[in-house]
Amino acid sequence: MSEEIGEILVQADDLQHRIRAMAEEIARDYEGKDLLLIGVLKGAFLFLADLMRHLDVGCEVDFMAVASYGSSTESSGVVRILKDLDAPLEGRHVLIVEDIVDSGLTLQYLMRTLKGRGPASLEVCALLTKPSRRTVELPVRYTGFEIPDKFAIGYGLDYAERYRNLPYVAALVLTDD
Ligand SMILES: O=P(O)(O)OC[C@H]1O[C@H](OP(=O)(O)OP(=O)(O)O)[C@H](O)[C@@H]1O
Ligand code: HPA
Ligand SMILES: [Mg+2]
Repeated sequence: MSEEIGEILVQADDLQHRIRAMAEEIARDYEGKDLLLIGVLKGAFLFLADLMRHLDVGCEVDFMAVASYGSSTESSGVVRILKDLDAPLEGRHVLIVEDIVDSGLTLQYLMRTLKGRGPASLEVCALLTKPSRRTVELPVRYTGFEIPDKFAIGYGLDYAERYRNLPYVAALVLTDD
């Protein structure tokens, strides 16, 4: 099997433009609130960094690492926590920051787990959404771009841990040799 970078799904400029607009909307909504951003590693690290840079409102950040894809383009269906949060969520206004909502299984797991910890509010901000692949419907308050049913790489998203460093989002092309 050989792999290559296929068509660009979201250009680097468009990513930055949209992320700035998302940050402005979030800042308006959370004015005067105790906002805690939760970055979902590894995929969300670039998006979170760019989003936070433009967020003109007091906030804190924490991280969780979860994985369910491994070296496949399909979810294993089993979401594992690799790193948990450092601090409790009780009474905090929590915003989960994700790179992509695909099947929705990761987010379902995170929402269930974090809701149980008593946050004052719990919302989701996802850079990408792939609605055609959704198996569980969940409310995503802030969404960057809707993408087609293609495995996306770049800007934090990986295939077998590679391609996270691309400044744009592209489709992965796998070919049988
Ligand atoms: O909606 P889903 O089908 O659950 O897919 C979305 C999740 O899958 C990816 O994580 P992955 O398990 O690849 O871990 P990674 O972020 O470390 O790459 C991605 O970063 C999301 O967290
Ligand atoms: O399209 C995708 N690309 C990379 N990682 C992912 N995790 C869920 N969907 C994807
Ligand atoms: Mg991955």
